[in-house]
Amino acid sequence: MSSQHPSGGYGGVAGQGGTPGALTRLSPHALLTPAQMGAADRAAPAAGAPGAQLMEAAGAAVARAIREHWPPMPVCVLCGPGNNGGDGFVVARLLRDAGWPVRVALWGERAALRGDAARAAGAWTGPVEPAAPACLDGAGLIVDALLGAGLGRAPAGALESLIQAVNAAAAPVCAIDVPTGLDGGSGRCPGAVVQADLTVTFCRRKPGHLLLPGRALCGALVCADIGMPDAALAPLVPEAHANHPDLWLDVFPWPRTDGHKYRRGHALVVGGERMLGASRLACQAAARIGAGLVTLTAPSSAWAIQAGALTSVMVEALPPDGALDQVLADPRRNALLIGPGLGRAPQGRRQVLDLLATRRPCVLDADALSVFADRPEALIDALHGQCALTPHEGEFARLFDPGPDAAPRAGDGAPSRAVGDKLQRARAAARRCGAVVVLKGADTVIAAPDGRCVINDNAPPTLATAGTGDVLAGCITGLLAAGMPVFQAACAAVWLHGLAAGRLGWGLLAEDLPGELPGALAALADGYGTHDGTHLWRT
Ligand SMILES: NC(=O)C1=CN([C@@H]2O[C@H](COP(=O)(O)OP(=O)(O)OC[C@H]3O[C@@H](n4cnc5c(N)ncnc54)[C@H](O)[C@@H]3O)[C@@H](O)[C@H]2O)[C@@H](O)CC1
Ligand SMILES: [K+]
Repeated sequence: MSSQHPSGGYGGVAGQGGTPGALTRLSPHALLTPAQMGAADRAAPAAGAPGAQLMEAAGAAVARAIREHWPPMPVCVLCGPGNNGGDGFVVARLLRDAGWPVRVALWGERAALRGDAARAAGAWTGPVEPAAPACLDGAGLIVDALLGAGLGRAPAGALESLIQAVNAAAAPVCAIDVPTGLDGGSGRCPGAVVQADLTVTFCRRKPGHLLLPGRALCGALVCADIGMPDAALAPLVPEAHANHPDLWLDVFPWPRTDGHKYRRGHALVVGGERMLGASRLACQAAARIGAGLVTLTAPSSAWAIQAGALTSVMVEALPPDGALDQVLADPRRNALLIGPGLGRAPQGRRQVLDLLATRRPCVLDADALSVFADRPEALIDALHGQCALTPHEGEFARLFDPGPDAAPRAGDGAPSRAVGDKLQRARAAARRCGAVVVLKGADTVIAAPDGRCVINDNAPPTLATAGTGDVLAGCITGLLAAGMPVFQAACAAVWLHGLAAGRLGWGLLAEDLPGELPGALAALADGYGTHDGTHLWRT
């Protein structure tokens, strides 16, 4: 942590700046890839949980979730050739035992079923039809047990037609593990894919349950404990974590009873000449979330407007050349933000580099990124480990996907184009630039240069409105000012931003969000995660 942070203010905080304890392998927020879950499956018998036992538990969890979601009705269970199909046979048996009318259809040859799936099919004593669209006639509910974690290629031929028939049917769909056709690792689908209303997965979620379009294809998501032994999970290094207070609450900068405003930090926001509201939104968010003081700089042409519109935020005019040396002279201004409302004026690039040269914690957003679109390496070379970049996909592409015509740079050592799914792209970008990358969207990914990756899933779609990104940038800056390490500050800000938006509901405007942060903070203090909130106000 930078020496310019208010220090020692958050007694009892462990692991500041390092990997927090909650990012452990057995955390319920860990996300495992399909390959890792397969490895756990293979290790489970030696650790005391035979495959048949896990499959029975998986089927029971799905049957329970179905009974909780829907009243008894005719069910068609579509089973595939692997263990996902095996889970389907268990579900069919348990629902029938509970009195539901159940029809089972198998995609593939019964004789080709192997191992636990063959055993589960053997325990189903009813008829098994060949899977075809006609099987869905009269179904009140469809259970998709066609393919799970084993998706190897895009569904084609009769399987593709079956998926299309499932999606065309009026009946709701419960998918086992993942909707068939979804790649659980990436959240992408190479071809036809089932649209589910409920997805029941096991043990740990996969990145594809949180990343789009996967998250939308799953419908409601349940992750069931099926008794996977810890010993089978312990060797796995999670691909990523789902954002949750457990990941960062231990370094959250709650105000101290003996604190004062300078101890809570001083955020400096560099504003531009136009889009004046953007920098004001960022300032208000920084102040609401925990900075003790916030100062906004404004070109002299905008000073009177900004000063007239802000009350607790201080506004300082910049000289005509936009030089920042005066406003940066006070080292107590310990967290910096540039980008919201910056515009594309030529001095913006200089201002960004001047902020970075201080080596203080710094957030770069919007135009602070776009002004480097023609020469991303000028920015990337200047970044340091106390920085967070908050690009949306367009800004990210301008910096990290310069396009097929971009010449490879000698001695770069890294690919010039970010490739792969959102997780891989954010992680590669963070590694390449040595800063935290917050790749925004409905499935925001927060990546650190050391490989830590978090996917956020609490952001409601109502956040897709002008100015909410400015608020987010301000939230991160405010938490940095108050002393939070940059990766955790980014995760916490994204989560609180989503929570505040969720609390506001329909019709939110960006300017509503700062005012909702106190409520979101109170909810956090009140026991989100594993804390009961009572011990958070420390002396
Ligand atoms: N991970 C766990 O903890 C547990 C997993 N179980 C289940 O086991 C499943 C994984 O089982 P499997 O590895 O057998 O995987 P699947 O059940 O997804 O089946 C894979 C089979 O489908 C074929 N296949 C893949 N893509 C295809 C395509 N596009 N077109 C045609 N065929 C295709 C493969 O060649 C393979 O034969 C999980 O999804 C889950 O439902 C449970 O039974 C028990 C516990
Ligand atoms: K499935």
